[in-house]
Amino acid sequence: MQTDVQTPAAAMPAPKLGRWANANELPVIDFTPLSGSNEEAIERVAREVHDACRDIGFLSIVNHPVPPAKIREIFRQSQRFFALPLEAKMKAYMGNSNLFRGYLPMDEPGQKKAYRGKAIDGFQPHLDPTRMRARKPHKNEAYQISLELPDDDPDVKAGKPLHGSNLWPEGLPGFREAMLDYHSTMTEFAALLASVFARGLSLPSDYFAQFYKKPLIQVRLLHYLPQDTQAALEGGDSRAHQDAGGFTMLQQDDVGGLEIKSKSGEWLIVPPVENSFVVNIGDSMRMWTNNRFASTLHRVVNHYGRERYSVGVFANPDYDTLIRPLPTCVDAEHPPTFDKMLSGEALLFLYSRVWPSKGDPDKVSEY
Ligand SMILES: O=C(O)CCC(=O)C(=O)O
Ligand SMILES: [Fe+2]
Repeated sequence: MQTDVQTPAAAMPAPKLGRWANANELPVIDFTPLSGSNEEAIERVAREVHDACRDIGFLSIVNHPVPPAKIREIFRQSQRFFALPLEAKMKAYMGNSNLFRGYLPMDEPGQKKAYRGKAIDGFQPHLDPTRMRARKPHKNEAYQISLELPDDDPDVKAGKPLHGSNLWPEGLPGFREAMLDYHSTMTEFAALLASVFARGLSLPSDYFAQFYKKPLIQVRLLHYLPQDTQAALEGGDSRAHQDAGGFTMLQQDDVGGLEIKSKSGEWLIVPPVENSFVVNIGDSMRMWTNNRFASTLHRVVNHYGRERYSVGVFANPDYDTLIRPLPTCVDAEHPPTFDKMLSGEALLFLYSRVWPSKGDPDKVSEY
């Protein structure tokens, strides 16, 4: 999700409405074999996931290990949070800290930017000024947490960017516990998915564990008001983006509205399936796989006349993860497409350009 307003690019074609994806356009993958010991069946799942990540960058997962009760509970907590008066939500305003956590109101102008971090060419290509459109009113609000760390954590003490504690709202008993519980459940699910990616990429199944020891995984609650078709289309389209980190695990409610850009250039609406997770690849994982996996452009268009809630979990690796093309993704036909990129710095580069923070607006870090 982006909140920035940049110079509009000249003469962009008018956005087009999406159409519902057919069953064969968005793979639905059954994770049942992963709770058993049939190696062949597990390998088959890993292969299906690999092919979906390569061909589309999006897939749906059914029969995963996250209990439906936890999914119901996170939606319940999300509704409680967004129902608070604006003033109460603003107490946890993201711009009150420099950790990119907390509340983002609707139509956040996001003026206070402190450009930090560092990324390499090709990371987050939709941020390129020549491709940006003016941001239109988007009528969504968000609240996010990341890894909760105490003040005496060594990285927090050392002032390491993005490390610290979350901004919690007041007057919502049980909210903090439920958010942290979902964060930890999803951290486990992320580890399972990472092992499936590793297998599919012909790496040892625990390959990614070394990069997910203190991962900056985010849980983001999102709330979208319905808009009339034209406003919803323009607002959603102006925020089309590719996710930045490793991979995303999304719950959307039954309203619909998530749309992905197909290779043929059409916008496909991802059908909501109760309890399934929509999983998609972020730019860091695309680069890690030397561009084998796709980080697909997506947007949300809510013109369905109902409020929409979704919960995204962004599985970012440890800050210090040095992303280099994976050995199994490089060969004579696929030479390395880049040298290296530090995960935490790259995320900081993005966040500090699209989200508000308390930092000095002119500060540019030197790494
Ligand atoms: O709300 C959704 O379905 C998608 C949100 C999203 O793409 C994001 O926050 O990165
Ligand atoms: Fe996204």
